[in-house]
Parts: sequence; structure tokens; C-alpha cells
Amino acid sequence: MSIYESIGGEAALIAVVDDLYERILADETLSVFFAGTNLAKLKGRQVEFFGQALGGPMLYQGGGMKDVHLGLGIEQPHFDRVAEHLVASLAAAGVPEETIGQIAAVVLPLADDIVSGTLAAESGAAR
Ligand code: HEM
Repeated sequence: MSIYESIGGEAALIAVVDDLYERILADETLSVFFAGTNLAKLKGRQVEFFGQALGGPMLYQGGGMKDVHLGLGIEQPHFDRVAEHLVASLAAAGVPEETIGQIAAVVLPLADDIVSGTLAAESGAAR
């Protein structure tokens, strides 16, 4: 059984992602990043992304993590706060600690692609 299936599949993931964005939008260091985004669409993509990253069988149809976050100016502390909120959402949904650890091991390395901390022009020049 994949991690995705073990936490309860799509229904569980939708609940976790809903809760995650409530926490993100209530966090004033993060909410600015999401002003003007289509939240319903983003949540759908996020469910797909986690569904696939956690072993599926769900398939993610969105953009690559680097392309999607490029130029947003996301720094490591922003990433860390999102990761903390994710852990809190998983715990609130009753996901066991060991499974949360497995999920963190999948998510934390994504910082390499998501954190740019610079404007698009600068990170473009650095690549
Ligand atoms: C746990 C790490 C993260 C994952 C797995 C993740 C995943 C995603 C996914 C799947 C999308 C949708 C892509 C698409 O529409 O094709 C997205 C978009 C977005 N993410 Fe993240 N993300 C993460 C961290 C962050 C952080 C730390 C921030 C900012 C603080 C952030 C800000 C955004 C914004 C603003 C969008 C919308 C971009 C747009 O539609 O123009 N993400 N992310």
C-alpha cells in the first residue's frame, strides 16, 4: 500500500490540503504569496501533487516545482513554515507520526527546487 493509500486516499488528502491552506492563509508571513491566486485550482493541483508524490496511483498534471515557484521570492524560512503547517495538518487529520516522518522525507528535499529567494531575473541569470 502506498503512503497515499495508507492515509486514506483522495478524501483524506483533500481534507489535509484544505486545512493546510487555512493555516497558510492565516499566517501573515505566507499569505502574501497567495494573494491573487486561484485557490480552488491550486488546492486541486496540490492534492494531485501530494497524491502522486506519496506513491499514487493519483497522477499530477501540473507544472514542475521549479518552474511554478520561480521568481516568487520564496526563501528557506517560508518553505520551512509551509512544511511546519503541513506537519500540523497531517497530525490534526490523525496521520501517525511515523507516516508524517515518511511524508516529510518526500517533501523536504523539494526546497531545492522551490526556494529561490531572489527575483526571477536574478535566478535566471544564476542558472
Ligand atoms: C511543501 C512544499 C510545496 C509544494 C509541494 C508545493 C506545490 C505546489 C503546486 C503543486 C502548485 C501548483 C502548480 C500548478 O498550478 O501547476 C504550487 C503553486 C504555488 N505555490 Fe507551491 N508548493 C510548496 C511550497 C510553496 C511555498 C513555500 C510557497 C510560498 C511561500 C508556495 C507558493 C506557491 C504559489 C504562490 C503558487 C501559485 C503559483 C501560480 O499559480 O501562479 N509554494 N505549489
